[in-house]
Amino acid sequence: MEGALAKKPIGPVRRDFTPWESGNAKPFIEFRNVTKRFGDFTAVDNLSLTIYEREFFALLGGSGCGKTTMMRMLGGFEEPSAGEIFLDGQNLAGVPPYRRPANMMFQSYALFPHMSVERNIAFGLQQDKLPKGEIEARVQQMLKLVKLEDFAKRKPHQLSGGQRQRVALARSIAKKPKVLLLDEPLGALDRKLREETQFELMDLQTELGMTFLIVTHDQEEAMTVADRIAVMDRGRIIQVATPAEIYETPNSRFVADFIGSINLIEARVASRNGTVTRLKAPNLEREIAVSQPTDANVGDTVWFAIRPEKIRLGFDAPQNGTANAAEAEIWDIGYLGDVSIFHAKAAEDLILKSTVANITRTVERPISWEDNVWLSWDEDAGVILTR
Ligand SMILES: Nc1ncnc2c1ncn2[C@@H]1O[C@H](COP(=O)(O)OP(=O)(O)OP(=O)(O)O)[C@@H](O)[C@H]1O
Repeated sequence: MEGALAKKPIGPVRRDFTPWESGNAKPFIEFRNVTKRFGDFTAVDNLSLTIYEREFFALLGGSGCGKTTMMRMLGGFEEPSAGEIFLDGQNLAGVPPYRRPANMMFQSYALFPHMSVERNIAFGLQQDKLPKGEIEARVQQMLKLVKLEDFAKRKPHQLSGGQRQRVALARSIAKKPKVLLLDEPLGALDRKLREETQFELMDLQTELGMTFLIVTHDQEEAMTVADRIAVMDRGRIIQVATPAEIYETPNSRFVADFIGSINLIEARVASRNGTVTRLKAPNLEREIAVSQPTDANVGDTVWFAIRPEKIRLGFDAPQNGTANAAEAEIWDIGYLGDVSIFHAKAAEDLILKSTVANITRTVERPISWEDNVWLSWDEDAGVILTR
């Protein structure tokens, strides 16, 4: 096992990691038409999903969308009402949690308060009756992995929240399960520690070569740690894709709106010619040109979605050649330090958000309230959504 823990160059390894694109990669975890009902309430609705070995996969969605239920079914704490779940080729139906090659780290950590850090980590290994020497070696290895060697003798109440979280993590990977299930694992940490720990989790996952499934309602967290994200809504998966695909090419208004900030403009298809689709928004003077073919027909209602950082803002009319531009009046400004968010009124009932990076400390003539400005964006800056 020592070999598997050797430090690998993380970046390049992950960049090449795209088994979902390969037609012949073997699925590792598979949900096949899984439904879960509680009484007459459907928490998970006929859902199918494939996760690959060594993948860091995130289930992302608002409260009550069914993500924890998905994870609990995989862990064996709930049985599906219909459908099947496979793990490493094995149908999990009827297999109790302790016999599944998956371990769950719970939101509350559930550490034993009266036991020291090292005994907490050793607990599951003792239950499995591993030889004493092996348990000791494994505990030392885990303490080192989560950087808690100096805290081995402490009790949980003598630790910070972040340290407790690392003990729980060490305990859940000590048995070297094939899959680690993480239910909002960083929920109790403050923002800064949370961000640091996200990177630690990623390093750990690469080092261990395990498959991680994380449940979170925090989109930034999912974007940071995951190879792929499933965005869920009311028991269904709306989109499964890499963080960049989810962000740049959301498949619906729901996903576009759920991840990050977005401008959504309702429009009709005015013309299409294979490579460029032109849209007419009722309250915008100029048509919007989008370098994206669409299934929608001329006259259909669609939505043009564009991220605020892709809309340029300036006093001068854009140079010839910029297809998309609109005059607007500054309505509101939010100064966040690193960026400023401008709300610009481009038409009656149409306020567009534009995020501008504050790359210098002082600006000769800052854009201010009620200023008349030009908004502009490239043809490939936004996407057309049909649902
Ligand atoms: N044991 C249960 N009995 C009845 N309803 C349940 C049970 N467990 C979950 N539910 C319901 O199923 C739905 C999905 O629950 P789930 O815990 O999967 O949501 P979630 O997406 O993880 O939300 P959160 O982020 O709030 O934890 C919720 O409406 C919840 O009330």
